[in-house]
Amino acid sequence: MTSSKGLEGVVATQSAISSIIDDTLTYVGYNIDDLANNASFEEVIYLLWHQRLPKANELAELKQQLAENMAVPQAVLDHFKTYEIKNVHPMAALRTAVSMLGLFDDEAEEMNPEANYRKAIRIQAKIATLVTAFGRVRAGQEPVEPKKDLSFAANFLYMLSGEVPADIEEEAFNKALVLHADHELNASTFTARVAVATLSDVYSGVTAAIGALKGPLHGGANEQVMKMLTEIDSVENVEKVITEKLDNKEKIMGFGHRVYRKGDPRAKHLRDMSQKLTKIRGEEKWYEMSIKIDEIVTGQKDLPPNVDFYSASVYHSLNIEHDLFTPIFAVSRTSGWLAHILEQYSNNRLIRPRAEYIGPGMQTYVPVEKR
Ligand SMILES: CC(=O)SCCNC(=O)CCNC(=O)[C@H](O)C(C)(C)COP(=O)(O)OP(=O)(O)OC[C@H]1O[C@@H](n2cnc3c(N)ncnc32)[C@H](O)[C@@H]1OP(=O)(O)O
Ligand SMILES: O=C([O-])CC(=O)C(=O)O
Repeated sequence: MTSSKGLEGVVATQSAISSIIDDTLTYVGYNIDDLANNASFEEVIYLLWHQRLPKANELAELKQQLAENMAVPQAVLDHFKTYEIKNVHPMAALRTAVSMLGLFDDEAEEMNPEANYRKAIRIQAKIATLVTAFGRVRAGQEPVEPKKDLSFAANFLYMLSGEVPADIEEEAFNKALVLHADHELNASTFTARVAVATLSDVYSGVTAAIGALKGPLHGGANEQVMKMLTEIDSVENVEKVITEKLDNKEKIMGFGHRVYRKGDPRAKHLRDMSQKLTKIRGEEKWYEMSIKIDEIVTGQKDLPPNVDFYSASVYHSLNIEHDLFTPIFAVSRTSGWLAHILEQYSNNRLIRPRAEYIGPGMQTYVPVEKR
């Protein structure tokens, strides 16, 4: 038996949800560029869950179902106030809160497709409320109730800040949600599929996936990008800092990808949004620094930016706190995780690969007093 480190190149399942072929990303056969330019996040949720775009009445129904399910049990909101340590990471809080939601769902253990679909709607709706409420509660503010007439993207920004966003802000955030929604068998989606392939419940799958997304080699990279930009602080400092990092063989967050070689097709949409939003804010430096870093890393290492790189300056320009960047990724990717969870259940087999053993050969047990 030989292993592939990090399972590189291993095809672990079949899926009809999204594909990456020759650096082109599609959701159910629709090019990501087409969706980023035209689709609402709600349409993408429907597309991922049903493998087709919704008709107008189906979209209206999904929007209504999401709006009706955004409220979160008070006990889950209250638990945000109980942490003893002050610097609880929002992804850790979210991981616990999603698990806790399952304790208030009468259907949590129901394993039929209809019940699982209903749970998918509840989780997708409530995860936006959880992230925004956590952001407010830790700042000593009350959560804001969603407005039923706003889109998912606008509602998120509204629930976070208490103000209905401008059209350009809603457009940028919707685009970010569309771009992050699914990505074939990335680490967190694989984690979700492994969890539910034991026939564990939907909440277990999403909770496990949040844990996997949290790390800086995956979704956690967007927060680290903003940390790097903040530390560099000016376009003049970029060359020195980045060259030093590369010379020291440090990883530059937001660059590189396991699957893409020529570049991540999602990055350009976020780059363009970063340019627009930083200009509107009068804070072009974040965009200009990002462009300069991109030139150096891509030029010197042939490592193009991934989806996490320009999303950092987009979210910063939307006045979002930096440690909420990864939870926002989770809000969007929940749609993909749920699509994969439903797909896994529909054609399930336990996921159980093998390990190539590299430890010592056969040994004889020695009693503790003789060791
Ligand atoms: C939504 C997402 O999850 S997108 C990815 C988000 N993560 C990041 O942006 C973190 C930074 N990037 C990385 O760590 C990697 O590129 C990953 C994790 C995305 C992909 O990792 P892998 O496919 O395992 O590549 P691996 O880490 O083995 O890197 C291969 C080589 O490229 C180098 N490399 C890869 N990414 C980077 C980077 N961001 N900066 C500098 N060098 C890099 C590695 O040091 C390694 O060099 P070596 O062969 O000389 O040792
Ligand atoms: O696919 C991956 O490995 C990581 C990624 O870009 C994503 O999850 O969006």
